[in-house]
Amino acid sequence: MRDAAMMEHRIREVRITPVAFRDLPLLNTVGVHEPFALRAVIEVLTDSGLTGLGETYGDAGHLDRLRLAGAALVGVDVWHLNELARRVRAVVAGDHGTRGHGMSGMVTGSSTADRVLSPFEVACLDIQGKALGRPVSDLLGGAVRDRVDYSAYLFYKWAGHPGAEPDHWGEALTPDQIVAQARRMVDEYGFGAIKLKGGVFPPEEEVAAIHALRVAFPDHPLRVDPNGAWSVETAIRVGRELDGVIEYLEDPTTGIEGMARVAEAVSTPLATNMCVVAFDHVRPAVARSAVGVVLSDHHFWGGLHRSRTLAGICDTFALGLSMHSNSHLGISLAAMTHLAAATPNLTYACDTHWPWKHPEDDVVVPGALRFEAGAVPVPTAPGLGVELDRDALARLHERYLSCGIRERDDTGYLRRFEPAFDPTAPRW
Ligand SMILES: O=C([O-])[C@@H](O)[C@@H](O)[C@H](O)[C@@H](O)C(=O)[O-]
Ligand SMILES: [Mg+2]
Repeated sequence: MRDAAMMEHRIREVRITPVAFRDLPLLNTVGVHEPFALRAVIEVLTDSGLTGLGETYGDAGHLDRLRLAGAALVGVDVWHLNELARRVRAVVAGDHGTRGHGMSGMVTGSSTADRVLSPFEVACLDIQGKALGRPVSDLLGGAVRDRVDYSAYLFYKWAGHPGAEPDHWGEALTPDQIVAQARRMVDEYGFGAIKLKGGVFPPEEEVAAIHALRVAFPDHPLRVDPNGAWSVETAIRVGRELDGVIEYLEDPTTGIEGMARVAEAVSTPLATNMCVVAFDHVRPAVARSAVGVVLSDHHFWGGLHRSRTLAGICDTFALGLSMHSNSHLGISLAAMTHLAAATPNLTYACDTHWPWKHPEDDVVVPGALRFEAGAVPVPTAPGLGVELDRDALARLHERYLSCGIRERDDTGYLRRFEPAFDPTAPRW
């Protein structure tokens, strides 16, 4: 072990495998989820025989950038994360990356270089941990908690994808159906906080759903996130109605200036994963007191170390810290869990899309990650603590090849059934 820890571990090869996994018709303000979600699985192999894993978006534009960056990383010692970042930045310099960022028009301002860097940094940390025989959380300063709380992430949804049988979650279009969805998610996973993805129906209907959740779950902290679908005036009106009912109001409107005007008028903290998504955004947001909580996400903040830098900035400016999620697989859940465990000021339950994923669809060997009482116990095995299931990887790659989806397009998918659908914000 001592030898492995002392050695250089130079990158010999980078493998990037796009995969597709089953997804449900979850509604959001720009459309509806397609039958398959895309991810890319990153394997970094060293000349010393170690392999590290990373996971990121699988959209075509992003895959092109990952491939360019991956080729440029051969020869880098996995301990030299600064050199890793320098090479990624050199490769994507000048690429503004608006195509293929995997977030369907909602988190468009994040840094292209940080999105590309993230899975390689995670894979190098996985290798570092394996070389040292220590979990990734130890490389981030050590776990301050041995389990990481996640929140129930509710979505309005159709009964099933059009033309298919209803899925196992069924329809959720009314307050009662949303409460039933929450009940089932809380019963099955034990979540202690609840988030409703809004921006789908007129705000009055979504407020009614929040009030119904409040009655059904009097002690669960609640959040609602319309992804910027409301005008400043609507956001102020709705925000005032929800003052005292929710723990934070996520992206009620778009832009730092709009959020600042809402923040002045409501007492509930405003949270964001839309107007502060890169380091450049922090200063203006703080100057305008636009947000009270930042949702970090290592997939677009540049990996685990840079997410901890963000955590330090939030601490300095007395901003709350939570965690954002897109549809993801087990490698990402492991990375999110190590990061959250080693981030003392991440005090809110983290978002995760995990319950929406088909239980058989993953690329990691089952068993290393589980939900207990709404939390994931932090893996203690070396590195991320998850192992690649090669058969599953091959299966989900085959599905990527056959599914025909190459870019996430929630709007285009919804327009197939509602041609007049217009996602332009503000919708209300
Ligand atoms: O998956 C979705 O539909 C979400 O709306 C996602 O795309 C958002 O990025 C995210 O969950 C959020 O908190 O804004
Ligand atoms: Mg959000």
